[in-house]
Amino acid sequence: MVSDVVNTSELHKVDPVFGQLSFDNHEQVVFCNDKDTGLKAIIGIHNTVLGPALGGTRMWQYKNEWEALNDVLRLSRGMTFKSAITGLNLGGGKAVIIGDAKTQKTPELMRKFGEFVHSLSGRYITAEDVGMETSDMDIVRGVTPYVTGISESKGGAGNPSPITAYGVFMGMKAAAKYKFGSDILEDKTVYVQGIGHVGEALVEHLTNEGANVVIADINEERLQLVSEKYGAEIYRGEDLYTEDMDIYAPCALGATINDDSIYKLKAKIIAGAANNQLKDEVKHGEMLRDRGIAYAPDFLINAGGIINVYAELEGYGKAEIMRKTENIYNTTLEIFKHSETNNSTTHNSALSIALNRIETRKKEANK
Ligand SMILES: NC(=O)c1ccc[n+]([C@@H]2O[C@H](COP(=O)([O-])OP(=O)(O)OC[C@H]3O[C@@H](n4cnc5c(N)ncnc54)[C@H](O)[C@@H]3O)[C@@H](O)[C@H]2O)c1
Repeated sequence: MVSDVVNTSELHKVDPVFGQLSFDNHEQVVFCNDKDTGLKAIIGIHNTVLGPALGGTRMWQYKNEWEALNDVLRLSRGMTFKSAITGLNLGGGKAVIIGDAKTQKTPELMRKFGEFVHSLSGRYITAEDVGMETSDMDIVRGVTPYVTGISESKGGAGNPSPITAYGVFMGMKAAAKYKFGSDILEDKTVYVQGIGHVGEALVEHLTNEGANVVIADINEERLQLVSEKYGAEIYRGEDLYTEDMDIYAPCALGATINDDSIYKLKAKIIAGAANNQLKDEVKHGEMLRDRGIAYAPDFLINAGGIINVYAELEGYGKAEIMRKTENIYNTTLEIFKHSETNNSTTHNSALSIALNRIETRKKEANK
C-alpha cells in the first residue's frame, strides 16, 4: 500500500530499509541517536548463524543517511562471508557513525555508542574500522564487554591493521603464484591506493620483498611520511587506473572497481584491503574474469584483522593468529582453482564456499 503523504517520485523512500538494493535479508538494523553527544549511528546485523555478528565501526562524513545505510548494509553482509570463509564462528555485522572522525569524535560520543552496542546483549560485537583507533575501542570497553580491538595493555590483541596487511600480502602472493607462476613479488610494480593503517603496513611488506611500490593517497602528509620511510614512489598522475602496473592494491574505500575503472586497468592482479571493492559483485566480477585480471576476493584476503580480534574472544595467541592469517595464501589459491574448475568468478567461488558453510551449520542446528 502506498501512503498518500508520499509523492510518486519519492516512492523509493517508502521502503527505506527492507527495500534497499543492498538489503540482503539482514536480521536486524538498529538506528542509534543521542542528542547530547550528537551521535547518529546505524548498526547492521546481517547474519548470526555461525556466531555473534562481529565487525568494526566506521566513522565517516557521509553525504546523506542513504549513503550511510547503504554502507552499513553492504559492509555487514561482507563480514558474514569473511568470517564464514575464514572458518571463524562469527556472524556478520558492522556499524557506521555519521560524522567527521577528526572533528566530531569525542569520548562521550564513543561511550554513548558503546551503550547502544551493549543494549544488543552480544548479538553484535564491535571493533575498529576507518576513522577509529584502538583508544576509541578502549573507551567503548568501559561500558560494554562486546568490543574487540582494544589495546594490548587492556588485554586486547591490539591494532588489527598490521595483521590485515599481512593477510593481504599473503593473498597477493597467492594471486601472483596463480597468475605469474611465482609468488615472489620482487621487481613487480604494485600500486597501493590508500596508505592508512593497512596500506602503510602493506607497503612495508612489499618494499622488504623488493617490489616497485607506487603510493597514492588524498592525504599529502601520509604520502610524504610513507614515501620517506620506505622509499616508495608517490603517484602524482591524474588517473591511476591507466598506469602500467602488475598489481593494483585498493586500500582506501570500496567500489573502485566499476564500469569506468575496469576498462582502463592494466593491472594483471587486483589484491587489496578495501572492503567491497567491486561496485557490482556479479557484473564487475565477470568483467574482470573476461579481461583476464586475477581478482583476489577482498573479504577473503582482508580477513587478518578479524582473525586478530577473534583471538580476543577465543583466547588464542599471536602464533595462532599468524598461522591462521598465513593460511589466507592457501585459501586464495584454492579459490583461483575453484573458479577455474567451475567457470565461476573468484568472488562467486569464495561466496559459494562461505554460503555453504552457513547453510550446513543451519541444517545441523535444525536437526
Ligand atoms: N584496519 C583493518 O584491520 C581492516 C580490516 C579489513 C578491511 N579494512 C579495509 O581496508 C581499508 C583501509 O583501512 P585502514 O584501516 O587502513 O583505513 P585508514 O583510514 O587508516 O586509511 C585509509 C586511507 O585511504 C586514504 N584515502 C581515502 N580516500 C582515498 C582516495 N579516494 N584515494 C586515495 N586514498 C584515499 C585516506 O587518506 C587514508 O590514508 C578500508 O576499506 C577498510 O574497511 C581494514
